Amino acid sequence: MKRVAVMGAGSWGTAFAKVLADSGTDVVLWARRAEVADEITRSRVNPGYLPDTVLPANLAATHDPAKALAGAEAVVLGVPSQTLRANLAQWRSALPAGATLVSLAKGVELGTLKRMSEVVREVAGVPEDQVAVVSGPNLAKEIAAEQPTATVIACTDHDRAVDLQHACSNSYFRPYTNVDVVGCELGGACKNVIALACGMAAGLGFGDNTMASIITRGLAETARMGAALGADPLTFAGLAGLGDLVATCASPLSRNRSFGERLGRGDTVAQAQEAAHGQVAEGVKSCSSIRELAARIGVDMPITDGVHRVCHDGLDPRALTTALLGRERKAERQ
Ligand SMILES: NC(=O)c1ccc[n+]([C@@H]2O[C@H](COP(=O)([O-])OP(=O)(O)OC[C@H]3O[C@@H](n4cnc5c(N)ncnc54)[C@H](O)[C@@H]3O)[C@@H](O)[C@H]2O)c1
Ligand SMILES: O=P(O)(O)OC[C@H](O)CO
Repeated sequence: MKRVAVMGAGSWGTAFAKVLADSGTDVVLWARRAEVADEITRSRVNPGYLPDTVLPANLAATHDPAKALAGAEAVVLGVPSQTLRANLAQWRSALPAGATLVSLAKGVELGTLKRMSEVVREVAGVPEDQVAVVSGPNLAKEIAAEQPTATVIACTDHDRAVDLQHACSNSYFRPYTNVDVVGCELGGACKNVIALACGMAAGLGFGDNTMASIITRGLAETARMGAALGADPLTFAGLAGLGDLVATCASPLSRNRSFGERLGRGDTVAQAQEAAHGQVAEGVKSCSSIRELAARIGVDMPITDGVHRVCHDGLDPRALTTALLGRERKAERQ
């Protein structure tokens, strides 16, 4: 792969564009705001998202989607999950035929309850095997600082995943391939919700036992949903499952965990949103779509349900703790 377009110059879009460029792949990064593209072109820095990172010379920036997409062998979608459909619809006519469409977004669409790869297929009108997802323990700031990191590239077409793997492998970034798109996407979407719960627990002053309990039971409910939707159970023990869950639940860099921590300390959702300065904590919306999906397929997801009640029904995080611990007693693997 010689040329890739990255659509979205936020934290992860910019960091992933750098990963590609550092792997020897020429990249054109599309920024929604013209001034961001101009600033990257002028100073090689994206100051609003990654102020300490100098971007490589084989990474160009533009505000013009057609310029970014022309001749791209892969199109990487680095926009929030709830805007992906609208963004992609605007770019559809300029997508190069046959290009691999790659989702970086971690979420489940509100209303349709679709995974991101399903949204991409539907909007772009491409077959399943033309869509890939990247998911793993991938905090953008750490990767931009070239800290060693692994990830998963999932695609039902193994050869396509391998092509993309080659395009983004370098001395600090190691992607593995996987054909289980469903499992990788669910791992990425659900961990944001579980990280909100861990953040709430931290904000309430709870320690490592509580964190480990939430992480492990969070993984259990994620895997239950995966089993019902045909995912490979082993995916949840991998980078896109446990790996991402641990990184997100433990890191102060995670927007989801930080958001939850504010709620645990007593902030309202509006106050926590204001403190996020426009950056996405995807779990705040995805907790509702994942909860609805769980209800539709008859899967019990008590932590997700509780996070939804805190974020959208005004439940006090302290009352969530009482509700979770007061549930009917059961076997661990029930
Ligand atoms: N930041 C990370 O560390 C990280 C890592 C892995 C995955 N992700 C996932 O990648 C996706 C993007 O996250 P991010 O961190 O880059 O987000 P971000 O908020 O930093 O950037 C989002 C980008 O999308 C653009 N955009 C285009 N249309 C938009 C619209 N209508 N509304 C809002 N923004 C719009 C914004 O201008 C911005 O450049 C999310 O699904 C996130 O879960 C993020
Ligand atoms: O900052 P968050 O909470 O969106 O998490 C970022 C990444 O998804 C971690 O893999």
